[in-house]
Amino acid sequence: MIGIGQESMNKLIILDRDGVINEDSDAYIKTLDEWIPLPGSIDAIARLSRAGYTVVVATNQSGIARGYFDVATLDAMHERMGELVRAAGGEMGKVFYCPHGPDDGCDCRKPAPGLIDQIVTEYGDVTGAPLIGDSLRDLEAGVARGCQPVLVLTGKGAKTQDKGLPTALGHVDVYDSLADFTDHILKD
Ligand SMILES: O=P(O)(O)OC[C@@H](O)[C@H]1O[C@@H](OP(=O)(O)O)[C@@H](O)[C@@H](O)[C@@H]1O
Ligand SMILES: [Mg+2]
Ligand SMILES: [Zn+2]
Repeated sequence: MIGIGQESMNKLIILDRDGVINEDSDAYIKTLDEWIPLPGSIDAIARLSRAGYTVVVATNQSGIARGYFDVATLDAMHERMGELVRAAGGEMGKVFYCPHGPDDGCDCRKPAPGLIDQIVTEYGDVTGAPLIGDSLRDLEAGVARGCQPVLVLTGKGAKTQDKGLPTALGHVDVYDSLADFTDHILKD
């Protein structure tokens, strides 16, 4: 049982995007049509928000720096995500993204915690808030700021699990999917 919301008074949940909310691809998610929600993810976000959680996103989007797509396309994906969550009866918090490439030396590309710092500035304390990701770098960014790391096995998650998680992360709860995580959290 995760003590979600007990530590962070903000009842905040931080989601990685690709491989957690929507399908991921080694060729990047470059167009609106390639942005395909994973089964149950939109409904899970809507259920969490109806239960009083603020659900925000922290995502690396190096495809911008690499020239694979532009900010307008990325914004269209996030507009679509918000529309779908609203249609499912919920609300989506803000999407925080790193548009930089691996060699840009920014502070916001996960595993750097800069996106989490932006979330703190906008939403307040993130201590104990679950950070749900499919890659080690997602979990590392969250742990660096006191979040509760949660691995889902969608996207790159199964590969991440197979590689093994560093003990420095502490305890990491593992769920098959965001929908599975949500079932557990809202049932307990
Ligand atoms: O999982 P989030 O953070 O939401 O987004 C990941 C994407 O930005 C892309 O990140 C890339 O990593 P590099 O940025 O090339 O290291 C690759 O892993 C792609 O497969 C993936 O689609
Ligand atoms: Mg991901
Ligand atoms: Zn960045």
